[in-house]
Amino acid sequence: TGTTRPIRILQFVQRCAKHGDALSVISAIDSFCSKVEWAMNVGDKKGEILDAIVLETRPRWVLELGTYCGYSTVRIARLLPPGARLVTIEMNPHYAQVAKEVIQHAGLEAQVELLVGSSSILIPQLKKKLDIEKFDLVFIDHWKISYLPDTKLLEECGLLRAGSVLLADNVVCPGAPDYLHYVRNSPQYQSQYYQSYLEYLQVEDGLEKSIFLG
Ligand SMILES: O=C(NC/C=C/[C@H]1O[C@@H](n2cnc(C(F)(F)F)c2)[C@H](O)[C@@H]1O)c1cc([N+](=O)[O-])cc(O)c1O
Ligand SMILES: [Mg+2]
Repeated sequence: TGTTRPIRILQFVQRCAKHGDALSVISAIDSFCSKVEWAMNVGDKKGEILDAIVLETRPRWVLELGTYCGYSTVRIARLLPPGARLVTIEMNPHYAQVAKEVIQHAGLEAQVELLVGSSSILIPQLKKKLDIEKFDLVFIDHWKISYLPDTKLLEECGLLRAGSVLLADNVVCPGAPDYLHYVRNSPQYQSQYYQSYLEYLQVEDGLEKSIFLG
């Protein structure tokens, strides 16, 4: 019974990244996952697109579906204005524990609310649990078959407003065809594809940015 990949990523961060320095945590994970062990982080190339969209959106409330080791959590949280909050949902308790320690190493625990559980249960509880009105930005990077049902759940729970931005990872590889068809054909969304590459590989992938029109 050895360690797990997330544990090995965390150990590398704790050994090589400077405590309180989010950029060093991000580059440590990218270095480990490009040279030692691949892992499903959004990565450095798609990460630059994610950064640009966070900065242009200037969100007060962000939701992330799929924390995993906390790589994109740190990428997003480091760019938030004071007072803004990132709620991230992870259903695997082991991954959530690793992510908690990665986020702490980056010194960003004050900006992040990490919830452990399933989206179908947690999303309907968000308004009362966290006194949230609406999300300004949603980063979707969990199970690809859950992208569409969870987007519909966010609509039904009144957690999106006119102008809310959905940003979905992996719309090419592994792909989320039903989600892509929905946001590209629904009159309620203005959708745009950002071509890039699958993390740490020379394979096409991309992000889809979809603005909810209300
Ligand atoms: O499968 C991929 N990602 C799945 C990601 C899954 C992650 O999202 C969590 N989750 C599941 N439900 C919830 C919620 F929030 F609903 F509770 C959270 C899972 O526990 C896991 O940590 C993937 C695969 C590849 N690839 O190249 O194979 C590349 C990528 O970038 C990927 O994201
Ligand atoms: Mg992904």
